[in-house]
Formats: sequence, structure tokens, C-alpha cells
Amino acid sequence: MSTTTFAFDVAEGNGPKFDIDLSTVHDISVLQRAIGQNYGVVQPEGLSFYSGNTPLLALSEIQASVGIITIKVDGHALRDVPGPSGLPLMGNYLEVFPDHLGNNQRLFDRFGPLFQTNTLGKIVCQTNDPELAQICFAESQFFSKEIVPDHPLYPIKNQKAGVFLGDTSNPDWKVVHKFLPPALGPKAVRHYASQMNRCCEEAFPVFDELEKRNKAWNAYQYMLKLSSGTVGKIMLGKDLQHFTSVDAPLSRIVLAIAEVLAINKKIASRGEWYSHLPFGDPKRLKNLQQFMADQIQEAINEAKSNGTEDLELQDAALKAANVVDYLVRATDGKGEHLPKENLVSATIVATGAGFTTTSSLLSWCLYGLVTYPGTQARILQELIDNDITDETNITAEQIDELPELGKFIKEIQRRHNPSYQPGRTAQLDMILPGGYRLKKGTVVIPALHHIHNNPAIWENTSRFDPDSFATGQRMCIGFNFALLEVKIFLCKLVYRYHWEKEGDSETEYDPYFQLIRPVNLYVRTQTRERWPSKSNE
Ligand code: HEM
Repeated sequence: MSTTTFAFDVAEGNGPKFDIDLSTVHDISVLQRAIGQNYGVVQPEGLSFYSGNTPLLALSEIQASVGIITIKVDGHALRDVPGPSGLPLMGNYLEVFPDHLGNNQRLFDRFGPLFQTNTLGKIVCQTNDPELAQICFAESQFFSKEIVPDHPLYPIKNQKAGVFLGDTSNPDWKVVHKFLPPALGPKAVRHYASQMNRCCEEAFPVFDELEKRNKAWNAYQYMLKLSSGTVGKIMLGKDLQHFTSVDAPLSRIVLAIAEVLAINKKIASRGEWYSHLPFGDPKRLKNLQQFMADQIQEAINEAKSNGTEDLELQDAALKAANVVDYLVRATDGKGEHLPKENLVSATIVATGAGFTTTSSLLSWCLYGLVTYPGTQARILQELIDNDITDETNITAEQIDELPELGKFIKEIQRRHNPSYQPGRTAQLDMILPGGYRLKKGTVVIPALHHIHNNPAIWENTSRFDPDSFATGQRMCIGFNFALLEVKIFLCKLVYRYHWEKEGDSETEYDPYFQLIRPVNLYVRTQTRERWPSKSNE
């Protein structure tokens, strides 16, 4: 038996060196896969072989070659994930916060599609490369959602919630993921459309009153009231009374969930040591979590029900009075319910995920209406052409017929996506495309904002262009819900009002919140008295 010696090309230090008997190998792809399997190469088809500097393109050339054969990955030597060097203890904290979006962009410009930072001991990698992001999101032997101490969600990790805050490998994820998605799937969500219409209409008197008082208002604060009020009704069957007057307070449960997200971001960005303090933010976080659980338990106890009989999982959402009623009564093929120990945590997650995201997206939509010229006119014309007014009970079928609106929302999500830091954890030592070496346990964050605004992908990243959007990958179970809600609201809000931005100051995002939300966007409405005619008239 004669063997050939291979060695990975390495940027610094020595790489793995090994012998292979090539007499039984009949194809170069078999060789690539065999090496890939042994060394955790995520995409072995990217392995290439060299004798000195001469590429060996065919298996016969490799077999005939004398001496050590060098291996590169996508043309690169193996390299550690680069990143800024940082200060003792602080690491790169001051280079990343508070303007993490701007600073991370600077780091992408400097280090390329994958870089690593250390903020007060928390080490994470970030990528703006869609291919790397896809590898991270794939839930494979390489990556999984595992909320380890370096993960941004670690301070609020909760295995019982199953979704969002739990590890994929934990059995609770499977259980909750069986029960929750049917309540948020396309069929169920269509069924919530009427209620979404009514929730928006209930807000009109408040927006009218603000206009009468000639007052500009904070877009996020009112969009938070609107979206959380909607989630309150559809999820919990509870009227949160957010539009009983112009100054109606936010319900305590909404305030608690919003504060938890703000504190989590603060704790997660300050390193593991900070989360162990027995006072201050970590203590407040624990108290708030208990308060949320008590409030949600109360809402569950009080939730109206359409009956007491069990409901078959797939149709349960159409028959239940609200999502909590659904979660209590839905049964799977074996007649089993969502276990009681998951109910409260899963409901908190669905409630929180249901409004924190859509309130930001709605606010950025208002930003788009008042910032990007022509958008209001385009959407309004489409509504007129489809006979939709602010009084129409808009159905999901009608929404499907509004491409201009759809493109507007997609482009808003590209330019101003509310999501921040969905992290995935390396399940083994691996070699990523591009030759990056990654250790098991490393957290990699597909940086959604930077992927969506990566100049290598988009021709003109800063231009708002609703005609250019191509859909990206999503892994959110509430997306049907969010899109339908935001679309129904926008139809009504654009038909009824002309929107203007107050003042010329630049709109800023909140660097201290878990999601990307505008903090200082003030808007005014002008109730429309005239509308354009139909395009074909
Ligand atoms: C603009 C609206 C929304 C955006 C941008 C958004 C974004 C996301 C993202 C990025 C994730 C993945 C998180 C991660 O990987 O760590 C996610 C997961 C999730 N989303 Fe959404 N979301 C939105 C609306 C909603 C709504 C309305 C609901 C519920 C009604 C919801 C429920 C969930 C749940 C339960 C998960 C966790 C799924 C799992 O862990 O398997 N989302 N969402």
C-alpha cells in the first residue's frame, strides 16, 4: 500500500497533516468528502489541492504528484476568525457599543464577512455573508440554536418556553414547536384578520384627537400600543385598553416584557460576570420574569373560551376563542395537550415575540412613509384600485392582491429590519467556507441588518427601492401573523391619513434595546379629504 501525504495550508502555525491511501479512491469528490468528514469541513467541495503552487485539478494529477500535497479551502489557507485586538477586561466593548450597527459595519469593512469580538468576556462571531448565515441557520451537525453563556439570549434562557428561549436539543422545543405553529400558520392567521381590522379601527379616534390637538407623536410608542393591543386580544383574549384615550397607559405586562428585553440586551452586552450580580439589573430581571409569569398565568385563568372540549391541533385555532384557549384545548394525534409546565413560558414568548417585533416593523413602516418619496402615493393608488378603504374589513385574500404594499414592506424589512442577533452555536470543531477555523461552542450571529445591506449583494444598499427586493430565508413561526397584521394596519392608516415627519432631525435607533426600534421618530397625520381616482378612469 502506498500513501500520499496531505497538509492543510495554514495562515499561521501548523495545520493538520495526514496520509491517505489513494489506490481505492476513484473520484476527486470522494477524496474531498473523506477529508471533509475527518476535519469538520462544512463544504468539502471547496477543498482544492496543490503541489507547491501548482493546482492539481484531477485525481490522476494528485495520484501522480510527488511530495506533500497542500490543501486550501475555497482558495484560502486555514485561518482563525479575525477581529479587533481589544483592551484588557473590556475587550472590544468600546469598539462595538453603543452604536453596534454602525460599528459592526465598520468591522465588516475592516475584517471581511466573518469577525469575532469580545465584549467584557463574551465572545461572539458575526457574519454578513448569506451563505455562512444559511449554514448557521440550517440546524445540522455543524450548528444548532444552543443558548450557551456567550449567546445573546443567555440571561433570559428558558427551556420550558421551548421556542425562542430554549435549545433545539431540549425536548421542550419539540413539544412546544408542535403546538404553537398551527396557531400562527397561514390558515389560522387568516382567521384573525377581522380582529386585526377592528384593533386598528379602535386606534383611529386617538390618532384623530392627536391631529385635532395639532400634536406630533412618537411613532414607536403608539405602534407599541397598537401591536401589543392586538396581541393582547388575539393571544390572550384580553383588552389592554390602549386606545381609550390619547394618554391611556401601556398595560403592565407590555411594559414588563419591553423592560426585560432592554435589561437582557444590557446584561448580555456586559459579559457573564455582570449577570451574577445579586442586585441591580440581574435582580430586576428576575423580579420582572416572575411578574410576567404571574400576569400571564392570570390572563390564562381569565381567558375567554368557546367551550371546554378538546380541539384537534390543525383546526383548533379556527375554533378557539384566542391563542391561549387554543393552547389549553388543542390535542395532538395521541390526544395529548401542551404540558402545563410549558404553557405559561410559551405564552409569554408568543406574546412578547408577537408585539416587540411588529411594533418596531410598524414604526419603520411609518418612517418609510414619511421619508421615502412617493411611497404613500403608490400604496394609496393600489388601495383605490382595489376598492379598499379605511372601513373595509380587509381579508387575507385582498391583502394577497396588493403587490405594491408587499414590496414596500419587504424593502422596509431589508433597510430597517427589527431583528437583532439570532445566534447559533458550533456543535463541533469545524472549517467554514473561506477556510475559517471555528471551535465547538463558538456562537455565530448572522447579522441580519448587515446581510440585508451588504454591498457585495445589493447594488445600492442605501437606496430605498421597493422594486429590487428578493426574499431571504426566515425562521420565524409568527411571520404570517406579523405580515398580515402590518399589511392590514398600513392599508387603513394610509387610506385614512397623509403622514408627515416632524422636524428634520435624523431618526436614530435605540442602541439599548434587544430589537432595532426608532427612538426619536415623531409623526403627524392629516386626515385625507380627497383621494385619487382609479388608475383606469
Ligand atoms: C416583524 C415581525 C417579526 C420579526 C422580524 C421576527 C423575527 C424573528 C426571528 C429573527 C426569529 C429567530 C430568532 C432566533 O433565531 O434567535 C424569530 C423566531 C420566532 N418568532 Fe418571530 N418575528 C416577527 C414576528 C413574530 C410574531 C408576530 C410572532 C408570534 C405571534 C413571532 C413568534 C416567534 C417565535 C415563537 C419564534 C421562535 C421559534 C423557535 O424558537 O423555534 N414572531 N422571529
